[in-house]
Amino acid sequence: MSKTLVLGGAGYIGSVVTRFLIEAGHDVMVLDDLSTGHADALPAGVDFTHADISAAGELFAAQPYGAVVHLAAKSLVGESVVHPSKYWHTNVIGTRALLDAMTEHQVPRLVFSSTAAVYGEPEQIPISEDAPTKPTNTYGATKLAVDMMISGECAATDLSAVSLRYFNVAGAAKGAGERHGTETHLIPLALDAVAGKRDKLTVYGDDWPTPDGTPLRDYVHVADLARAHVLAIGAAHPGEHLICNLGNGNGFSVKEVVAAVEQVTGMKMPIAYGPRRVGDPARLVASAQRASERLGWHPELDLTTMVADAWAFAQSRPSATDSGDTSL
Ligand SMILES: NC(=O)c1ccc[n+]([C@@H]2O[C@H](COP(=O)([O-])OP(=O)(O)OC[C@H]3O[C@@H](n4cnc5c(N)ncnc54)[C@H](O)[C@@H]3O)[C@@H](O)[C@H]2O)c1
Ligand SMILES: O=c1ccn([C@@H]2O[C@H](COP(=O)(O)OP(=O)(O)O[C@H]3O[C@H](CO)[C@@H](O)[C@H](O)[C@H]3O)[C@@H](O)[C@H]2O)c(=O)[nH]1
Repeated sequence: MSKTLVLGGAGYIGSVVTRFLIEAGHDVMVLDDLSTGHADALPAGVDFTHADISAAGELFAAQPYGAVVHLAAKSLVGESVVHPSKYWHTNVIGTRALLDAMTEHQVPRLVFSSTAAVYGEPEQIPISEDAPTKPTNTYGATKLAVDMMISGECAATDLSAVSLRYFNVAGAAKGAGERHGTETHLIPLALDAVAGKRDKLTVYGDDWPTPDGTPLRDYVHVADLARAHVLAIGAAHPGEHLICNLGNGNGFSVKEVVAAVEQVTGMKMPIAYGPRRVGDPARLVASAQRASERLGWHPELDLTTMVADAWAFAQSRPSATDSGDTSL
């Protein structure tokens, strides 16, 4: 049986995806440099290589691989604006080396973690995969560049590739959850604030052109997302690059997320209102129609479940986040 390589499998989403792949019967090898991931997030007993993505070719030379699930990336929007070189090197040059190694060793299938950040400020809601791609930061630009590289590779070879454009991923599943060293995401920061592990949650602006003045995002449960990866392996024809948005199709404002956190925890959130965060769009809501048609994927878990699962995971740890900079 050929193996499935999960790049970035020690990270938040990768550690959940790895568990779902193993349960679906895949023989998984995880490769991760642990730059933002955690060795103890890996499921017990999984094969693990501690290395940079550029080392994937050595694994392909050693035994046959049927698929690669590529989640390894630098993914902090603010940091990408301050340190663009790190993002182009890891996300684009690293993935170029991976694609070359896959072609050399004839690895036939790829699933890639793309992002809603490739769309920038959308002209229309919900956002379909055919919407204009105008990223507003280096992170989104590097992910779009990789999507374009993958399209070229599929056209030139028989590679079957699926790019999954995640919207806002949240929640925890199968004992794995969000533990970013530098945490910028709303739900874990809100959970730490409500639990008194941070003094407050700063809401980045309440003067947005939205119903309650705070930005709308499409939150998707990490378990629903992980299921999509299992479905995506083999969903594209040889030579096809299939691109699918993954979201619930519903927008929730920051204030609505705060209300959900207060409802789930039964505690009052200490809040301060700050200025808008640079590069934040007002609304990001997915059309996931293509994922439904091509992957047979339908998200099942709602915002309350995401918050409740993230809360249960956070309570199992000393802190949902560290005390690092949240504005990156
Ligand atoms: N979290 C979200 O809401 C979200 C939304 C859209 C897209 N994404 C994408 O999903 C993927 C996973 O995100 P996450 O939130 O789990 O992040 P994460 O930082 O927790 O996971 C990324 C993993 O990749 C590893 N890694 C990074 N650079 C590497 C390298 N050069 N070689 C080997 N391993 C490397 C890290 O150690 C980490 O384990 C990323 O590609 C990200 O861009 C995330
Ligand atoms: O302390 C905080 C943190 C966030 N927010 C707001 O909460 C919303 C969600 O922010 P966050 O959780 O940081 O996610 P996004 O900035 O929407 O970005 C995530 O979702 C995108 C897709 O929608 C992905 O491309 C990115 O990789 C991923 O980080 C935004 O309106 C932020 O302004 C606050 O008000 N205060």
